[in-house]
Amino acid sequence: MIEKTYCQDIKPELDGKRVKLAGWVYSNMRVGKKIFLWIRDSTGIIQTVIAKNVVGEDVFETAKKLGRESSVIVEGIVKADERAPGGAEVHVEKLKVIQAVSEFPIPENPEQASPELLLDYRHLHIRSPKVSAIMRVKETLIMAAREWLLREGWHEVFPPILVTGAVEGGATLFKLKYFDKVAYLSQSAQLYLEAAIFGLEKVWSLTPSFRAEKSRTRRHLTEFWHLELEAAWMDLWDIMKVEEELVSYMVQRTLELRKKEIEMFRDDLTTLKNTEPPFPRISYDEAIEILQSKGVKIEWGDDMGADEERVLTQEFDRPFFVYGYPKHIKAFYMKEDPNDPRKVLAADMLAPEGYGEIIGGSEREDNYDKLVQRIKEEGMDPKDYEWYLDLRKYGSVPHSGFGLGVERLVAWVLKLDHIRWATLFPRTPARIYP
Ligand SMILES: NC(=O)C[C@H]([NH3+])C(=O)NS(=O)(=O)OC[C@H]1O[C@@H](n2cnc3c(N)ncnc32)[C@H](O)[C@@H]1O
Ligand SMILES: [Mg+2]
Repeated sequence: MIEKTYCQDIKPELDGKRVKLAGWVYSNMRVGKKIFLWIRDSTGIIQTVIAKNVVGEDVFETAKKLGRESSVIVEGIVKADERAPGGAEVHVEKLKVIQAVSEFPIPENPEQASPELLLDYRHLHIRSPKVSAIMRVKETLIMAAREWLLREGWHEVFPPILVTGAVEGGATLFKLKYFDKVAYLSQSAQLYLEAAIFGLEKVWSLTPSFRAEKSRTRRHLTEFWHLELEAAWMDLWDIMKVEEELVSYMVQRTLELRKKEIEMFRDDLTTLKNTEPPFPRISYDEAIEILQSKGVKIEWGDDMGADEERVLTQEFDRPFFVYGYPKHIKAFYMKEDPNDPRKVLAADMLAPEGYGEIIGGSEREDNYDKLVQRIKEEGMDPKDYEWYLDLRKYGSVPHSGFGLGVERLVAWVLKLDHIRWATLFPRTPARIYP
């Protein structure tokens, strides 16, 4: 690799030092016999000054024509100058053009481009400082999760993505030909994590999950990153505590390490700073009452979609739980509430500011017969879940778990207007290219 200095390290203290920069042209402005060439690398942007009387006619003419995103290597002397970004600039003595670009397809201000154009050129747009900032926040949230999980004694496992059954309903399965059999892309690693708890007790995985969601909403992808935990001996209230401690750690740690990037997207950090346990907890019944009191047309037993959740989140200035959903709107594996057979021991975590559900979790049905009955009630064949049912035959234990949608969390933390901006190459019903 070439010996280079990164943009972030060009400081006034290096005044007079010879440095080499390697990066891409961010902007190119000529004033008389000088060119102000801003160069971008992965750490930031620095101003370089190319003077005709220093580099000569030919290099100056070449430099004049360099369009945005031309790849270059420059060598020169650092000059402290408070007018330059970062208080220093580089006066160029040598310019090597790796590849000159005349016309970069994305406008200098991407906000002027349509979302469709930015998505068509996603492979070029992801190099922009703003998209790079989103990816740094995302990686930091996951790094923080790993820190917490390691500290708290959770074991990472690596479940399959090629599976044979639905977890969250057959309507959103991606089916594929698996030699002479049928297989699906995993909707959730949950059932495999449930198998893993009999050895490791507290397990987690980070996998892509796939949903053939036809709904084109601001919070659905057809492929998303799914952080899932499962624990033996925990009930719903235990796992909700795990959720709020994990999410709080992730958010606070990311605020600590990526405040600059977060402030590129949101001015008000209040809800993030408020993200500390314990989170408020309301029942589904209370949620319905709140919505009805705000004029939302909803009855007990109805599911809450993005619109209803958006209204509900107006009541809170931090993430909060809704627990005790009606059984018929929830998944087959959820344990019935012993105090109310109409309900299940499930809880969603909703993010404030209109973002809604970021986590779905529940206590699992650990009784063999009841689980068989629930599978049948949902119109599925217990034979397809024989291995999963075995877990209720050989030392079954109370257990709970949840799944956090990583892009949903990123979208809330950065107040993105659509979940697609939270992933490197978004997959939606309308888009699978590039
Ligand atoms: N281990 C578990 O208990 C997880 C459980 N089997 C599960 O998949 N629950 S979930 O369907 O609510 O999805 C969990 C979360 O996964 C996210 N999710 C769920 N579906 C999507 C789509 N389509 N796009 C983006 N994000 C999605 C969202 O944050 C949900 O709260
Ligand atoms: Mg859910």
